[in-house]
Amino acid sequence: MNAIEVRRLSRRYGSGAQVHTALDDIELAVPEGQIIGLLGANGAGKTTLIKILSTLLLPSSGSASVAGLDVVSAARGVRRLVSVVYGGDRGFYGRLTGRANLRFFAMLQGLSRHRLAARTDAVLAEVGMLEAADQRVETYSRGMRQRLHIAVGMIAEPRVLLLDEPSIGLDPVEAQRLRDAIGALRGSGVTVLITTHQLLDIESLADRVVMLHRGRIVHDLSLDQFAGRSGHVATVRVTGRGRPPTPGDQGPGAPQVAEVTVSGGQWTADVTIARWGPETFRWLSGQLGPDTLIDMRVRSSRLEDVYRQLAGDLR
Ligand SMILES: Nc1ncnc2c1ncn2[C@@H]1O[C@H](COP(=O)(O)OP(=O)(O)OP(=O)(O)O)[C@@H](O)[C@H]1O
Repeated sequence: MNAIEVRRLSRRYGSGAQVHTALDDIELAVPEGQIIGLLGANGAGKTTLIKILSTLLLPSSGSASVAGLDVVSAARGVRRLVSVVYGGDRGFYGRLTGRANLRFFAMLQGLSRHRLAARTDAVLAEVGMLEAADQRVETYSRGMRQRLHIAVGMIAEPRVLLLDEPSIGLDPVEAQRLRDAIGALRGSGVTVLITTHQLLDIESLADRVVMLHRGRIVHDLSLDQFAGRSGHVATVRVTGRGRPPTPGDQGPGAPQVAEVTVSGGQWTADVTIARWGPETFRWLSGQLGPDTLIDMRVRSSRLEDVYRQLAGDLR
């Protein structure tokens, strides 16, 4: 049985001439234990899907189920299986400790004292918050609060964890700690659906990438397939003086000048490399003008390139 199953699901807002289709006939099956990254521009329908899966919003048509339970006819059962964590800080009592907040929200979820006692330290440790658990939440950084939110989401051992932009507003160090905390859940078998605009979240966490565009699923790929979509293995950023290369210029072995910017008497060209070979190096140093080169830096193809490319194709 799939952890999440969505069949011909649509959701419309408004009525009459004002109707807006936020989700349009989507199909999705997520096996147990998978971490799925949901990508898409603002307004693509990601939050709407999360709200339907967590029973906060009714579908307009079609169906969705969690571990075989329908989100409409078995909403109470679904609520016991699903936890949602939103990004951005809200909802904790600053003067209480992290542990006390966790206990409070766990009891609201109906956890027994016995189960709470058994779970608290384990879940705090899982998100890297055990040491800070007895400090007041008002002393926490945003990232620590966010990890405490994950602990609240996990304490009742949900089958499905829905994360809506969990790393929003976090600095890179905090965002990495949060990713570590989410990555640590992999062993628990929980199925995770994560919406994010941070491709690093996807790169380090997701098994599979689903891309929404105007309420429709336009790509559904494994992480490897997604990464492979760029069609190149690296980008070389070349800086030089003199005559800049022309976008579209191509060399043997298919290095290609993708973007060129000129400023202050210097130019910078991003050259995509489909595959490395001796001819690539010769072309890079020869064609671009060896006397005028100032700098050359290689970076591996990253998911942002792929996302920009796929999103660009949709415009
Ligand atoms: N309550 C509502 N009433 C009317 N329209 C809504 C409502 N909620 C969402 N929408 C519209 O539905 C579309 C999808 O919104 P949704 O919040 O699901 O997108 P999203 O992909 O989560 O975007 P973001 O990345 O900005 O969070 C948007 O065009 C939005 O304006």
